[in-house]
Amino acid sequence: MKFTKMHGIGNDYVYVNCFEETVSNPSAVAKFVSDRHFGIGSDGLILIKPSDVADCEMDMYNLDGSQGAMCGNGIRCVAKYAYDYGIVNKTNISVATKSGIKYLDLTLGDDGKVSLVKVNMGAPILTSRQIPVVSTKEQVIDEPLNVDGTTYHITAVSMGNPHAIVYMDDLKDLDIEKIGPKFENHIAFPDRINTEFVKVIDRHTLQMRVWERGSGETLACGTGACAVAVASTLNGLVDEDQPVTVKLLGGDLQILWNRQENLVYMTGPATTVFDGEIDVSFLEK
Ligand SMILES: N[C@H](CCC[C@H](N)C(=O)O)C(=O)O
Repeated sequence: MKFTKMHGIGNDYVYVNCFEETVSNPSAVAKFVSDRHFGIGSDGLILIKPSDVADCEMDMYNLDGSQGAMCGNGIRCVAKYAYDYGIVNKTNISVATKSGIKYLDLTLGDDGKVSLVKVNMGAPILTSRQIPVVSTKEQVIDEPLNVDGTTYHITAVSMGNPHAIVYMDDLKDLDIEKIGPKFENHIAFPDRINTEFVKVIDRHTLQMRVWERGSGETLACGTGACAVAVASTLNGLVDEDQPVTVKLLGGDLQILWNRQENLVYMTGPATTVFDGEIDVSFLEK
């Protein structure tokens, strides 16, 4: 199987061009290629597929083989791959996902390849079916959640995939390896949850770490950064209708929630690391 290793500010995936390749058991392939010792090493697997409704389709799998509904860092890399490898020859493209069709604007670097991508991530979903939390423009009803004996106040926001946002005074001492799985597998989240731990730097800047459903701590989470910007607006912690810089371990993302449109825009880089080939025939169904 031919693949391309790419990342969005350190949130790295193995990408397969399914216009040319067939992957019969993506969940098993995701688990194998993601292993940083026995495989390639990544946060998961992303298949770039033909689509009848968009320029291509993104089919995303976490490191544990679970299928994700949307991936913000991943879709920027899908767009870069599609342009750089000739699947599209335009800089405004559409990508079908399990959370609907997304529209992207590509910026080219001096080498004529995609360097930066702006994604219309769609509208945030504020009524979580996992948690009876309804966030309205006037008020965010934080859900007190008992996790491992401690009560946390979370804000639930979905960007097509579920996120729980927790605000903290400092992230340095966060034992994310301990608390992350407790959130991920909490009884309140029947589909599990992505959890973002956020420190407010100022009214335009947030710092976050993330424990991703199905992948553990990643260096960045695009949908998570969007969910954090939305939650922080609703909680009155950042200025409304202003760009927010979300600082993640792997780099920064620019997020804008246009309240009139009720659309969230994410802008960030996409990077190709290397092309390769790996035998996965032993995993075929
Ligand atoms: N773990 C996520 C999918 C990947 C999201 C993240 N890598 C991003 O960039 O949005 C989930 O299961 O919902």
